[in-house]
Amino acid sequence: MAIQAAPEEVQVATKPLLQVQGLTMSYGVGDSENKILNDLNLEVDDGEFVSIVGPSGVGKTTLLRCLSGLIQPRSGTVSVGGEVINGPHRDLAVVFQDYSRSLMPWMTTLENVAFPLQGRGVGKKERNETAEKNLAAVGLAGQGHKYPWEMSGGMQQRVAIARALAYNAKVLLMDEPFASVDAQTRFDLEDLVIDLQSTLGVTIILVTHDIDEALYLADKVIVLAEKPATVVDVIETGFGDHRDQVETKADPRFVEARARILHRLRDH
Ligand SMILES: Nc1ncnc2c1ncn2[C@@H]1O[C@H](COP(=O)(O)OP(=O)(O)OP(=O)(O)O)[C@@H](O)[C@H]1O
Repeated sequence: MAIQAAPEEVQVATKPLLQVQGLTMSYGVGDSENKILNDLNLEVDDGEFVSIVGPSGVGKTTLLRCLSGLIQPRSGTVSVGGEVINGPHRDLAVVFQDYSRSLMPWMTTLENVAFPLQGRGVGKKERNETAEKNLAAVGLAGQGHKYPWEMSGGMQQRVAIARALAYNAKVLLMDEPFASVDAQTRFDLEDLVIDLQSTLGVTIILVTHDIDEALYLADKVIVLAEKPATVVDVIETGFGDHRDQVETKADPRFVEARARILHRLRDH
C-alpha cells in the first residue's frame, strides 16, 4: 500500500495592520529645524497592543500625531490596511491625556460620545444607541445624562475612551491616557483597556513614559531614545491574555524586561 505524504503546511504571511516606513519628522525649517524622529520603522499587527516608551521630550507624542494623521511627516509613510494616510483616517481614533479639554462641557456624556458620528451621517437614533452601548462597555451604563464636569477624572477618561470606541476605528491611539488620574484609578483604567482590547479585538498603540504601565499592558514594547529619536529596542512581553496588577508585575519576565528597558534608556 502506498503511503501518502502529509501535505506540507502552508505558511500564509499576514500583513501588519499598521506600518511605518522610514518616518522622519522635524519642527521648523532651515537654521531653526529641529529634527525629532529619524527614519523610524514599525509594524503593528491586527489586534496587537503596542506600547511606546521613551524619555520625556524624545518625540513620543510627535510620533503618535504622525500615526494619527494629525501632522504630516517630513518623509516616510504611515499606512493602515495597506493604505497610506495623509490626514485623519476613519480607522484611527485618538484618546488624549487631557480629558478635560477633549470633552465638550456643554454637552452631556451621551452627546459627547455620539457627536463625532454625526459627521459620518449616522442618524440620531443610531448615534444614541451606539453611544449608550459604548458607555456601557466602559462601565458607565445609564450615566449618559450627566455632564463631564459632574464626573470624576477617571470617569471622564472613560467617556473619552467610549467616544473613541464609538468611532469603530480599527486602531486606538492613546497618548498618556492615564497620566492625569490618581494611582488606583490608573490601575482600574489600565485593566479596563485590557478587557476592552480582549473583548473587542481592537488594536491599541499607547504612548507612556511609565515603563511598568507599558509592560503591563502591551504585547510589544517599542523603546525610543536618542536625539533625533530612533527605535533602540523592541520587546515582546509574552505575558498572554491574563494580567494581574500584582502577579504580572512580579513575574520574572516582567522584572527582566523592566531592567532591559532601563538599561537601554540609560545607555542612550
Ligand atoms: N508643535 C511643535 N513645534 C515645535 N516643537 C515641538 C512641537 N511639539 C513638540 N515639539 C518639540 O519636539 C520635541 C518632542 O516633543 P514630544 O511632545 O513629541 O515628546 P514626548 O516624548 O511626547 O515628551 P513628553 O514625554 O514630555 O510628553 C520636544 O523637544 C518638543 O519641545
